[in-house]
Amino acid sequence: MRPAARTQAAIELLDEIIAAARDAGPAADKIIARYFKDRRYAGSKDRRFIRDLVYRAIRRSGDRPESGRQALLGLAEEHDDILTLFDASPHGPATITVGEKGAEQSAAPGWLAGRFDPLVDDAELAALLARAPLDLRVNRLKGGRPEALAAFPEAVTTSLSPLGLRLPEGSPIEDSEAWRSGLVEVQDEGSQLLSLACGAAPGNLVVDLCAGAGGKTLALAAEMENQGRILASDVDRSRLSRLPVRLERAGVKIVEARLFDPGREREASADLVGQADLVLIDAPCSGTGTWRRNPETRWRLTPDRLQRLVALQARLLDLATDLVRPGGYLVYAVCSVLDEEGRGQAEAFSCRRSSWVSGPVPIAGGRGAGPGRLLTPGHDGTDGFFVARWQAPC
Ligand SMILES: C[S@@+](CC[C@H](N)C(=O)[O-])C[C@H]1O[C@@H](n2cnc3c(N)ncnc32)[C@H](O)[C@@H]1O
Repeated sequence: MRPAARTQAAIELLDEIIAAARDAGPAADKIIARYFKDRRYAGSKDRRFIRDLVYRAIRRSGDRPESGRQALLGLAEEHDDILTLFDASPHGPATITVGEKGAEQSAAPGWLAGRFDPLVDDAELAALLARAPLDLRVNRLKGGRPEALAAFPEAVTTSLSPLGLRLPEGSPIEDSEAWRSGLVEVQDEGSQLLSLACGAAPGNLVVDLCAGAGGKTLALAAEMENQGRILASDVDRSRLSRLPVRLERAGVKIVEARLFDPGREREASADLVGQADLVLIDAPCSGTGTWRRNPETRWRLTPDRLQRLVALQARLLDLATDLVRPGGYLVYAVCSVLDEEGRGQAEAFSCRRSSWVSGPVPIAGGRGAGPGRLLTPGHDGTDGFFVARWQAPC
């Protein structure tokens, strides 16, 4: 493909990604994969070039642009080599008309101004939009870091998680014997730290309330040395259905999956009231801490959606207090760097439940943020996470 045709392809893809963000459609990586599946004529260099252009344009615009052309034009205004490709050549984009303007450059949507945790400054916002590395967690049930390092000689060990390896973005992990045998799982170093901060021990009864496809569940089971019981619940059938195959690969035998009806979680967990040594709420959230992996999610979030998420998080916190045994622990986490989902949510909980003692979060990294800790890409090299831990009154 000629460079101008690649630019037009990037514009078309951006149009689809913008529409999907507005209408709750598929994620950008899925749209890109489908686009190339339907266009076999695009070679690997074309794909790399187009993909890179698309993601540069996405990262550059905090607010959702009106069109793919506007998004790319914004990038072109800063890069003459892209500007010259708006040349109206066959399959290329039309020339720029007088007064036509590119999208504004910004890190975050304008409406989020003032809503970040106070620790998130401009440097952190920039770090949230840098490219993320690929992190692996070594599964203690299958081996140690030395065996995993032997399988991935190009990897380096992570500095905060004792179980982590770091590889360049896009390394093909799922082709490796180490992944197929369950020795390693793909998991950001921040998620690894969060699982370790739960302090789960062999023999515990643990409720992983928002288990999804089980990323933290697997890490908790390894910490528990496959002894005890984990109840992994979620309201999303398709996410939860991905759990059994992951459990099998990781050699985990102590997990029971339970699908909740949204709004009827209390009935579905009645047998666990006052029983759990630990309840982990890896709560649904804005995902602002993972922008470096999914930068287009900035275009999906709305004030309404955020408000609903904050209310759901508070409801899940209150539900979880019923399940924890006297003296047991409640851990609340979000992959968000917004005050109202992290520090603010935890402070509100501490006020509502003053007999619950907020304790230090045993985590090798992050900075104190109210009753919890905040991990951020600039300070810690991880995705952004807030985590807090309370002990139930005896
Ligand atoms: C951040 S994700 C969890 C990720 C997962 N723990 C992991 O490590 O891969 C949040 C999850 O909360 C689930 N969720 C949303 N509402 C819920 C509810 N009312 N009860 C339980 N889970 C819920 C979502 O379906 C989603 O899977």
